[in-house]
Amino acid sequence: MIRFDNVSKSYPKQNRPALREVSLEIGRGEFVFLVGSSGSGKSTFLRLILREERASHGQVHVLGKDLARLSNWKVPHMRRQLGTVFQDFRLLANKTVGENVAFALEVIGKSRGQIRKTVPEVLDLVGLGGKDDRMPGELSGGEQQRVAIARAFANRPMLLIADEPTGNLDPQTSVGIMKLLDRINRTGTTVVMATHDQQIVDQMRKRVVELEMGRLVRDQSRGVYGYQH
Ligand SMILES: Nc1ncnc2c1ncn2[C@@H]1O[C@H](COP(=O)(O)OP(=O)(O)OP(=O)(O)O)[C@@H](O)[C@H]1O
Repeated sequence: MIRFDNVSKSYPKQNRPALREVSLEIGRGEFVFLVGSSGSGKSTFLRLILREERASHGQVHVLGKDLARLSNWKVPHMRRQLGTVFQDFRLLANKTVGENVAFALEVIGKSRGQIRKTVPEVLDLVGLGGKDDRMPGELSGGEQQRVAIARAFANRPMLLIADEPTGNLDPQTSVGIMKLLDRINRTGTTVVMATHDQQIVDQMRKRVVELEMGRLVRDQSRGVYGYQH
């Protein structure tokens, strides 16, 4: 699903690389927490998977493709097979909940019929059945994140990338979001999630990959958060 072979990433004008010689493999259906202190390289790792950035050295394979060899025009097609969720939800504020989910399906060319069927299904799945016509601004943070997850999952992606999805939520709401991501993972979707949330990582006991100053320093199955920040 994902393979990093000796991957380094340096940004221009930075005196140390954001990632250094990182190698790891993430298989189909895994749930992986990416942890590490601020600036350790977690977002860079995720941006390389999404091909928002390219590796400076080494190879990144996602869904069987060597991303360095993937031509630019094929990147949108690759990204359609991934779902993304962020700390700040990134919903379209002037569209309803239903329209937010529908929009994600429109841009990938789904038919109106498919969209009409899928939107209520995924909103039900995330526990927001019947809220199609609400505006994002009328919802709580946890509900907005559920909409973002519905949107990311609408296309049943093989891989879901989440960058601190509970970063703006209180602990109880975060637990609900994690249950949802766990459920999505159980449908077969691989989940890779960067987080600072010790409680969640310790509770869920999934694979934990830790970065420190750009290096992979720990890769533990059924792991714990394990470092002080
Ligand atoms: N676009 C960029 N240009 C230059 N330097 C960058 C860029 N993005 C990240 N960096 C640098 O790369 C290093 C790793 O940053 P990254 O955002 O990947 O860390 P992080 O672990 O996600 O941090 P956080 O937990 O705060 O989100 C940092 O030193 C950061 O300053």
